Amino acid sequence: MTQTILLCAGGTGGHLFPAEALAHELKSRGYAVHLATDERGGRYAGAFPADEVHVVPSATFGSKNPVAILKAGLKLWRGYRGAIALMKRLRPAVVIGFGGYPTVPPMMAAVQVGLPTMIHEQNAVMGRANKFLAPRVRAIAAGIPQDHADAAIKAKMTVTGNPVRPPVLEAASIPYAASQDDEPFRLVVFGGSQGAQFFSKALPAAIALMSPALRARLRVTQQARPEDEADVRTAYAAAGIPAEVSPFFSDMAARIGAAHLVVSRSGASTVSEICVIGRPSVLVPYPHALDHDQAANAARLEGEGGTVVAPQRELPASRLAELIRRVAEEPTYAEGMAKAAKSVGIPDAARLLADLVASIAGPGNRP
Ligand SMILES: CC(=O)N[C@H]1[C@@H](OP(=O)(O)OP(=O)(O)OC[C@H]2O[C@@H](n3ccc(=O)[nH]c3=O)[C@H](O)[C@@H]2O)O[C@H](CO)[C@@H](O)[C@@H]1O
Repeated sequence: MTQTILLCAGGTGGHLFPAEALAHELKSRGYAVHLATDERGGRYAGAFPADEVHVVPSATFGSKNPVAILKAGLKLWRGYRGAIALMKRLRPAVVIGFGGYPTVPPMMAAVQVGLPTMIHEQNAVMGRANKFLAPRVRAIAAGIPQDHADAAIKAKMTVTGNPVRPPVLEAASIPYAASQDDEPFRLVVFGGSQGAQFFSKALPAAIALMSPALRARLRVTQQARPEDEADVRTAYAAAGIPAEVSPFFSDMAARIGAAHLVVSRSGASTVSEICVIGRPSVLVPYPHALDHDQAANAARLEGEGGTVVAPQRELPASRLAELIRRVAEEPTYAEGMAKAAKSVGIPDAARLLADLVASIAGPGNRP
């Protein structure tokens, strides 16, 4: 009988996309793959190769209002009860959580029913949901070494890297070639899966400070939040710079592959993709993240000389303009960054994670 693996991931692309990459690998090994996600997760699950998608209600205690807390508690309880029934019906060989509060009800249900469980943490600093689940699950996989984790947590941890989706591996096969002299310079700007408001003003302001010669070379892809999209498009049109602007690009891996420079946030998947593909970058960590210190995600890449990490509060337009100019006008510098990034990438993370899943599923239960 075909074994079923249940992947639990919700919320943002940062949790869903590594699960999607693992799903492709598991499917190719003959497993049935199901996805448990929340209502929001559906937004990013369009290309998810799941045999079935199960929506499990979840909530966080974000408000101090007693009515809101009661509502959140009831929703969590409903999600948990539904997930218990789902686990009993599906009897998955392994249940894997990818972090974020939507994974708590299904993962707790899997623990309660006594199923083999594991979590994957994408970030250098573990998020709250995974911290809560870590002592309860059988195994922990890490996208980035967790230097600050407790010894008990480290004892059951394997560093697999962050699985990247097939289009990322395709883009990784294209070698980096720096833009020379007066050739076009392709700049890709994005802010994680949800977009970052900061870049909507920062990029046009930086570009206004550049020399006419450099501006004439620029070809821009920029993700902008829906409320900023029109302004960003207008700014580029006024500057006479060819730019594609959208709230979300579904072909982002190919765009990173074609980029001479990436300017982005340093969410875990973003950093992993930049490394696997091997492109120069300027990373601006999200300053208000509750769970993740995004700067920590980029620390190893920065240490190898593969990126410049620029905290948002220390990034006036003049500095951003200079960081972009250097990559555009110094091809040897750009090529060194691309090479250093590639040296940090883990292209076979999906395979390593699937090996771990298979070892937990047990020898008697192979598909
Ligand atoms: C604000 C916040 O809490 N962010 C967290 C969230 O980030 P977030 O959801 O932004 O996730 P990541 O930066 O890890 O990944 C973004 C993903 O979206 C893709 N992409 C982006 C733009 C676009 O137009 N098209 C597209 O496909 C990228 O290629 C990448 O695969 O989860 C990450 C992984 O746990 C964490 O590291 C981040 O700290």
